[in-house]
Amino acid sequence: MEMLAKSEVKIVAALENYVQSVKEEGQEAPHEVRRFLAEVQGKVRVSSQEHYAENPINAFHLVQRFHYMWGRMSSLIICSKCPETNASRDYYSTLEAIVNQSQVFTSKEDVKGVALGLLRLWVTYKLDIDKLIRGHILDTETDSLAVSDILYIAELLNETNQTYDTIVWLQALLNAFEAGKIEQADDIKEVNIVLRLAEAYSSYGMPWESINRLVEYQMKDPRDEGIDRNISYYKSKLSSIPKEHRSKTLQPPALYANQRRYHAVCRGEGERSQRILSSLKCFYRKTKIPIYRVKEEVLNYAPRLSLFYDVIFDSEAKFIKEASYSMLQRSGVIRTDDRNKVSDGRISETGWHSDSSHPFFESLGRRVEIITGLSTRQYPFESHSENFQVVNYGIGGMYDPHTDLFGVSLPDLDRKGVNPPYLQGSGDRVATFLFYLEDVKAGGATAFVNINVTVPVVKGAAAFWYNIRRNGDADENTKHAGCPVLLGSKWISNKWIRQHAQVFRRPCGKSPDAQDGPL
Ligand SMILES: O=C(O)CCC(=O)C(=O)O
Ligand SMILES: [Fe+2]
Repeated sequence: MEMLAKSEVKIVAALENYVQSVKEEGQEAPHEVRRFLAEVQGKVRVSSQEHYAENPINAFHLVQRFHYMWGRMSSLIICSKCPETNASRDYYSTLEAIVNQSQVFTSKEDVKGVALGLLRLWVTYKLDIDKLIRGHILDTETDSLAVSDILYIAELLNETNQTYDTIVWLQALLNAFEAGKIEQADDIKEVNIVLRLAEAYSSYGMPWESINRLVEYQMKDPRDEGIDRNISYYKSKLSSIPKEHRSKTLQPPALYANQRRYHAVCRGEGERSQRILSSLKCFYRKTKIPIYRVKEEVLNYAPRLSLFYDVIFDSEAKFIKEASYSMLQRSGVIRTDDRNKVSDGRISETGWHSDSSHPFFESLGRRVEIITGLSTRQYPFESHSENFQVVNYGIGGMYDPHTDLFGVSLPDLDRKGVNPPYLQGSGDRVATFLFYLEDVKAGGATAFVNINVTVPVVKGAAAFWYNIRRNGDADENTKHAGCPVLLGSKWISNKWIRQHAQVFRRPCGKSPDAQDGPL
């Protein structure tokens, strides 16, 4: 069943309230608004604020639909200036206020954002383009992309000079179009696609392929006279290319090695030596409480990286999500020159909870202490850990490779006001404890890119690692990423543990390479 996006839910609810209040005053809202509400009636409303689109195509369509809806709303507002309307000015100014208050403006940038998300998923997970455009993603099926969606994506690629990818998308569209495997649109004919493809081949430096495509099309539809003109145009382009330079073939763009590796680790294809793999273990780890042991799977030894299973109940994960919905905001990344900046390298929403905000968070902080043997106590100054961070990633949401350390002197950070008072003097983020609150259907792993380790998203489990080596150096091998979510919605919560208070709990090692063993 079709669903309404969270922002749609907000605006529809606001409009319904308004129509109701107008009715109570014995008046009627304008026809356009009533028709609009009738259209969305009967669609499922999601009650939560969660990113809930099921898959990238669904996400794309939702954002587009909302963008369209916003367009209609704004035209209603503009109509307050239309003399022929019989609704009162008052009505429209209220409508304008509703729209402004609900902050539901969905811009062209948002549409572009979901298209880029779809492309990110295509590249990272090497999705089969023919299946993708027809709505087959892994073993799931959804609507196919509309012809206009694919042309939009191809244009986006073209604008950013990604000509190889433009050709791949247009060719896939043409194939699906010819095979009748995609719903055809009245206003887009096969010839439009062929002409765009010819243009893309020519900018790639292969005008002979432009000619081939046009000739193929001409054989099917010899009546189209414009095609001849286009063929002559590309022939003249071809004549300017010396014969010895006509052997070019389509080559996927070479990715930087680190990007290739990031993608491979996200797909779970990071390679590790047998020596390392055979040293890994699962066991019950002793904790500070003699009768409580925790299931630990060591995923890597240097740096020590573990996954602890069954460390948070489903009901607790639900509690965290519910406590966070209303505070979720687009995540930032800390920059020393600026406080907290939204970045294209981190696409998710975040909320924060101090341990003292609720007895549950207090007890969860204690749980992290019991399992890790480190202190997470929070004080007005020099706290041992940060507030719990809760993050929700929607489809395509991700966090590019980074280390959790600040990488600058902390007094600098304090001076710039990035470190809140309760953390000043606390030291850097010696360790990260990261709970997975939900399973993800596909994608979304935490990828340790330098050591080729893929930490799967396992509901109820938590990943744990030290960001600083036992000799005090930053450990670059803890560089990690939140891989793009392919299907589902990813929820995590993490506790960053600060360095200074752990001086006796995790003392310096005897050698710079001293490893972290079991407690
Ligand atoms: O989403 C993930 O798996 C990793 C999150 C992360 O690295 C962070 O929040 O610092
Ligand atoms: Fe991180």
